[in-house]
Amino acid sequence: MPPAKKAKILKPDAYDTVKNAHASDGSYKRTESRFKPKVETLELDQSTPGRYHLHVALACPWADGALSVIFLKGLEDYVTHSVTHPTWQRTRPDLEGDVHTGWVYAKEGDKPLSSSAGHGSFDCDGCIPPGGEYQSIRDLYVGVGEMNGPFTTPVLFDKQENKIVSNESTVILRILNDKFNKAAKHPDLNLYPAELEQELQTLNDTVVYPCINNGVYRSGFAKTQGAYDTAVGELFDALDSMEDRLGNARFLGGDSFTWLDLRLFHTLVRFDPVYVVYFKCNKKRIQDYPNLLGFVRDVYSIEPVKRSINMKHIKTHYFTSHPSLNGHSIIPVGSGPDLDVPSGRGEPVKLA
Ligand SMILES: N[C@@H](CCC(=O)N[C@@H](CS)C(=O)NCC(=O)O)C(=O)O
Repeated sequence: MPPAKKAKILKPDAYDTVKNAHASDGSYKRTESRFKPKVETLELDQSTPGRYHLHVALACPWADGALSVIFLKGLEDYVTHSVTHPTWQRTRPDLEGDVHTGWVYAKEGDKPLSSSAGHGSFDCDGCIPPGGEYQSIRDLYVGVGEMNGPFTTPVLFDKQENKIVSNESTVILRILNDKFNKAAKHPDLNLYPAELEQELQTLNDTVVYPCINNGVYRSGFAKTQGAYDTAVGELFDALDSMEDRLGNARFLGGDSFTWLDLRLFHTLVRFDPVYVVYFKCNKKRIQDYPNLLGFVRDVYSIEPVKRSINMKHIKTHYFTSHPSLNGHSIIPVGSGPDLDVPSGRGEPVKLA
C-alpha cells in the first residue's frame, strides 16, 4: 500500500479568516447580517414539514442558540437541521489564490480533517450533512447569489423557494418562537414575554450583547493592546453586574426563562473551556462567580438546551480554526466546570 499522503503545512496566516472586520484602532467589528426580515410581517408556511432548514455549527453560540429553540419548541420534525464539521477548512481548495476558510460539511464516519494549516486530525462525529449539493456554508450563500462573505451560521433556509429566510440569530430565534406554533409540539412555550420585552431588549442592547456575547470576540480578536483592554474591561464589568443581578433572581427577567437567558447561557457555557484561554478572558472564570455558575447549571438542566450542547465541537472548532491564534491546533485539556450537578438555587427548573 502506498504511504498515506502527508498534509501540506501552510504558513499560519495564509488561511486565516480572522483578518477582516477590524477598525483602524485594532478593535474587532462584527459584520452586520444581511438577511434581517421584519418578523412581525413575515409570512411563513406552517404546513410543510421539512420546507425550512437550519444550518448550524454546534460551536457557534449564535447558531447553537437557534438549535436550542428548535428543541425547546419541539420543532425538530418541522424545521430540519444540519451540522457542519467543527474545523474550518478551505472552501475552494482547488482554486489557486482562493484562500477563504470556513464551515464545511462532512458526515459521521468520513475520514478526519486537519486544520487549514495542515495540523491535527479531527473526526466527523456529530456532523450532519444537509443533503443536496452543499459542501460548505459558502456554497449555500453562493447558491442564492451572495458571493462575498462572511459565510456565517446560523442560516434559516427555505428549501422550496431556494432562499435564505434569515442569517441573523436574533431574528431566527424570534421566528422559531413566534412563527411555527401550529407545527410546534410546545406552542405555549414563549421565550418573549410581552411584559418583559422592553426591559430585556435594553439589557441585551446595552450589556449582554455588546459586552458579553460579542465582548468575548472583541477581546479575543483585538489587534492592539488598547482594543483588548477596553473589550476585556467591559466584559468583566458586565459579568460582575450579571453576577449581582442573578443573586436576586433566578433568571435575567425574574422567575421565567427567556431568550436573553439563552443568549447569555450560550456564551457562559463556552467561557471556561474556551474563552478564558483562547480569547484571553482570564481575569476570572465563570467557576469563580457563584451566581453565574449556578445560572449556567440551571439552564443546562433544561433537557432541550443540554441536547444542543456538544463540548467536543465547541473546543475543536475554536482551537483548530484560526491558524494565526493557535498555529498547531492543540486543544487544551480543560472542559470547564461540571454542569451536571444541581445548581443549589432552588427547585429544579420547570418551563412554563
Ligand atoms: N450576527 C450573526 C453572527 C453569526 C456569526 O458570526 N457566526 C460565526 C460563527 S460563531 C460564523 O459563522 N463565522 C464564519 C466566518 O466569519 O467566516 C448572528 O448572530 O447570527
